[in-house]
Amino acid sequence: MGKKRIYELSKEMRVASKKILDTARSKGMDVKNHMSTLSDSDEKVIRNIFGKNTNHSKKPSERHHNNNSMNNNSNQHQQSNNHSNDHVNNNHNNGNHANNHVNNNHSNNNQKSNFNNNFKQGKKNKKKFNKRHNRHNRFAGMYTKNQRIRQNNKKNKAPERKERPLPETFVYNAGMNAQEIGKALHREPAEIVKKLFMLGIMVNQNVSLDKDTIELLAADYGIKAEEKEVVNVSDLDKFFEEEENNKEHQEDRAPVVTIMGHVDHGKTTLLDYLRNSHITAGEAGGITQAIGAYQLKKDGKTITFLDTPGHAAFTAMRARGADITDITILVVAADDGVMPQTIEAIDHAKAAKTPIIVAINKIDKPGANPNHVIEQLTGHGLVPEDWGGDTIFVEISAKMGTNVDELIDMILLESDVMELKANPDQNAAGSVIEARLDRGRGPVATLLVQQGTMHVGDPIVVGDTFGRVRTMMNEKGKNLDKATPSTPIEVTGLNDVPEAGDRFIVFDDEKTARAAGEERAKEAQMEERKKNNSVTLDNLFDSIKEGEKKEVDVIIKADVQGSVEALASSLQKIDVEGVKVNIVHSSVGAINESDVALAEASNAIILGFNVRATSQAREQADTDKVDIRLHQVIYDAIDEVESAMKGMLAPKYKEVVTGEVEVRQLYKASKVGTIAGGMVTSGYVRSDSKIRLIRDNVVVYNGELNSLKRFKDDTKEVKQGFECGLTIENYNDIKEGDVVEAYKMEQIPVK
Ligand SMILES: Nc1nc2c(ncn2[C@@H]2O[C@H](COP(=O)(O)OP(=O)(O)OP(=O)(O)O)[C@@H](O)[C@H]2O)c(=O)[nH]1
Repeated sequence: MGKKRIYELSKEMRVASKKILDTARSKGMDVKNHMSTLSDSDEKVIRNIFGKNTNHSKKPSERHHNNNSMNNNSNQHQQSNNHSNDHVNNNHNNGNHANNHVNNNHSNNNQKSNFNNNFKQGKKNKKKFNKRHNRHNRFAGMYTKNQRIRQNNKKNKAPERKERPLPETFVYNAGMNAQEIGKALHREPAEIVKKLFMLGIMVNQNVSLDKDTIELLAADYGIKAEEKEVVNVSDLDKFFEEEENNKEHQEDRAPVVTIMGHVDHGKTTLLDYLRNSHITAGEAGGITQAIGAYQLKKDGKTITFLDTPGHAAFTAMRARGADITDITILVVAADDGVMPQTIEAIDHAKAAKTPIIVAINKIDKPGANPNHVIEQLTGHGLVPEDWGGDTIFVEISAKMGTNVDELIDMILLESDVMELKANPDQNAAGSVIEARLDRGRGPVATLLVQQGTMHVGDPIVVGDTFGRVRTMMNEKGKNLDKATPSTPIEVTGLNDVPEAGDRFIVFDDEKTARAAGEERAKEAQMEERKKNNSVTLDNLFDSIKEGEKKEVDVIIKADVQGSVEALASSLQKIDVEGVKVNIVHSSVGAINESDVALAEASNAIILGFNVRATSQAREQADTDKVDIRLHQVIYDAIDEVESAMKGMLAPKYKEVVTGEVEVRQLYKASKVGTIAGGMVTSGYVRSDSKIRLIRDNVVVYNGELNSLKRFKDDTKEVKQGFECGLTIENYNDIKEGDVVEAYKMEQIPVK
């Protein structure tokens, strides 16, 4: 008899493990927990104490019968009789099935009731006592007669192998096969297969099993089954959302503020003033790093400013899923008023649904007219409280610092109202503000922690890259060992350079982070290949049909304000099956990168009226698959959108000449008409080519080929330098010296 573990003894003796454990300890035995083994002598001591010392030296099979006999001695006797009866029946009555059947039934009934009695009475005992024996008894109820006999024979012959106990809970993955399950349950795969067979499931060891089957199997073993949670580690958004939606331990966090506005209205001046005027004592003198973000403190409260990213960058980040800005400061120069980029900024902020605080700047200038700015902005939905609205306006001079403190107060006020909170007690999650490759330090990324606390050494996945945070510093170049929500930090330790707007998340272990990062890189590559799911006028109807779109988002750019308004109002009148046009942004001027970025972020179509797209915008639209439509007639533009909404947009084609054939000889055939023999002098001609017949530079016929041959055989294509024979569909009047120009119709890719 090998050494017994405490919990085995506990099961056998029906005494709590803890009791045994305590007793064992009190007797000075060297035991740690219920898994600890007892020496034979210790076991004896324990058995004596708990008064059951009879069983331990017997063989399992004997114990099994003995156990039964404790419940019912005569049953045990009866049972062995039945066993021998079975043998007899099995061995000598083979030729007489009916008889056998009767006999079987008889003894079976007998035996069944005995077994059932035993089973019921001894059930508790047995279950706790030893699963192996339990199994044999359970066979009695489950197996057919013959199977049972075989089983019993086997039992008699083969000495039992020592089996490790079943786990209390079987944690499984759907799709495991018998072999894997066997391993997990410490059982032979053959046993699993057999058990499944008994449950009516015929499989070999390598067949994947579904959840239900596995659970059934576990239930049959009498153990709990728990499906292992399969986590798609590469689904960063899911992790991010989980982390972000974690509402436990919410603590106040600093607002994240972006400054936007027209060129030269003073964004940089304001940022610089803020940065320089609010350096706290002790930090002064530190070299300020250009890390794309910084924090300032006032009255114990912190604000995080993102370096003004430009509207396109702001929206590009949003397009990548990073809504990191809480509040937008709209800077408008009091001497210049609302300008195109002011409106653009308003639209970008509105699309991002961030509250806007207006900073009317340069009030120190002689030509400053803040009231005029207010009036103009009112036309764009930004109405100050004095005028009945709810937008905060602050008149400042970024250059002089006038009212900048008041602006800060307003930001803090607004953020108080917003009740910005995050949970610092979790793995960090956030977004990339900017990233670059540093010659000495490798990939360097400025991250904004949005949830949790980041630590040096944390395994991290950032966009499609991963790594371990090697160094972490703030904008003052100070090394940090942890960073809480709303803190911008510069980190190193990534294996590659992520993109601005990418999300990051800290994982518990580096292995998972690596797996997630690598998986994401792979997915990103595949995504890049099939990236073609943005809304275009051509797929608009499909999206509407599939119920994806209830609004068609449009950006309008036109040469004059009058056209912008005319187009906008006409488009807004279109209503196709309850789907309406939503103007995301409209302004005068060429289509620029910012428009494309906004279109991408809002999944909008850009309509240009009498304007062009800048070459950068065209390139970006190509990459981002943004649909730009240019028109010279307003009616065409409206018609096109309406047709697209109705799903009537006919694809556009253009002709592409593929080659020319010079006709050198003619044959007349009564059945096929005129056969032209000639030479392909350029490009190629195909049997399905469309053709123009050209005589003395004049097109005499436009149609299709009827046949194309090389020597006597039909061919699909003949290339330059080869001779061919051809006939033209419905046309026989071909002359020597004619040129057959072959062309194809190519669908114009959407621009
Ligand atoms: N008088 C006066 N000049 C200002 C003020 N704010 C900014 N300026 C000046 O306006 C000019 C443009 O300011 P910037 O801060 O560079 O403007 P910006 O909006 O950052 O411009 P871009 O970076 O080109 O988009 C500079 O010459 C500033 O000195 C102000 O409050 N008063």
